[in-house]
Amino acid sequence: MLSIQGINQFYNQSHILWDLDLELKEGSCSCLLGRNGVGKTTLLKCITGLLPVKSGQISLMGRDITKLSTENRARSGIGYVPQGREIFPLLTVEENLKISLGARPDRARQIPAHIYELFPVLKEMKHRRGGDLSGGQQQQLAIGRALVLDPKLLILDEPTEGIQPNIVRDISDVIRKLNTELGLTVLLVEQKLPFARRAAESFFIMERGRMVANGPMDELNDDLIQRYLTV
Ligand SMILES: Nc1ncnc2c1ncn2[C@@H]1O[C@H](COP(=O)(O)OP(=O)(O)OP(=O)(O)O)[C@@H](O)[C@H]1O
Repeated sequence: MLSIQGINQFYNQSHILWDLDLELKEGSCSCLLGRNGVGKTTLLKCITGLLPVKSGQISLMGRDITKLSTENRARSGIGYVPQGREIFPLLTVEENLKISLGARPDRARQIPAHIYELFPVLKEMKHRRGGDLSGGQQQQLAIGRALVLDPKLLILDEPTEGIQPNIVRDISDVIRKLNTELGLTVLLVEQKLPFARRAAESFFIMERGRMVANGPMDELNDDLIQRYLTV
């Protein structure tokens, strides 16, 4: 459903992504792994359109989206939960969710009910300010906000960063649920291996801007971990 072919990306003179390919099957749940600074966030931003690619092609459900704006990619079915969550601290939970409504093709005015069903805490706290929520609640808000646009592909950048260990499991459960029950295709970046193994069924590994390994999660062996992930 997502097909990336031969993309190259630069920050000024620095060549960050090198002839990178990635294929996501519809309904898959994959984790992108790699040490700090190898280009994982950059790749996610290229998929969402926040960063332009110098060359190569990105297709979503058979449609070339390489030149589409971020907003049009969101309308085409890409939901994005950025690193650090980027919720609006002074807006209420409800206002944070409503911000995305305007980009829905059907111009719906109400927050889809299934979002509050998935995250009851957001309903309970809908009049509270985003900044008053705990890290785990803010993460649920950030995921909920991405779901307002009814995405087909959900991209999450380090969803457990800064979240209490007892909430981390809830986040992986939600991701599994979105994948298995709502049928969303999921791509997440994650540093914590136990979380990656729980949340995702397949992996991709990057090293210095290149894709160097991928496969089902049970093939993520000690050799790969030692070579590409151990610091
Ligand atoms: N805005 C920027 N301008 C210039 N260089 C950047 C910029 N953002 C990132 N880089 C560089 O691009 C490279 C890839 O960064 P990126 O954030 O994509 O890596 P990452 O794998 O997501 O790392 P992390 O796990 O630390 O988030 C790094 O060398 C980083 O220093």
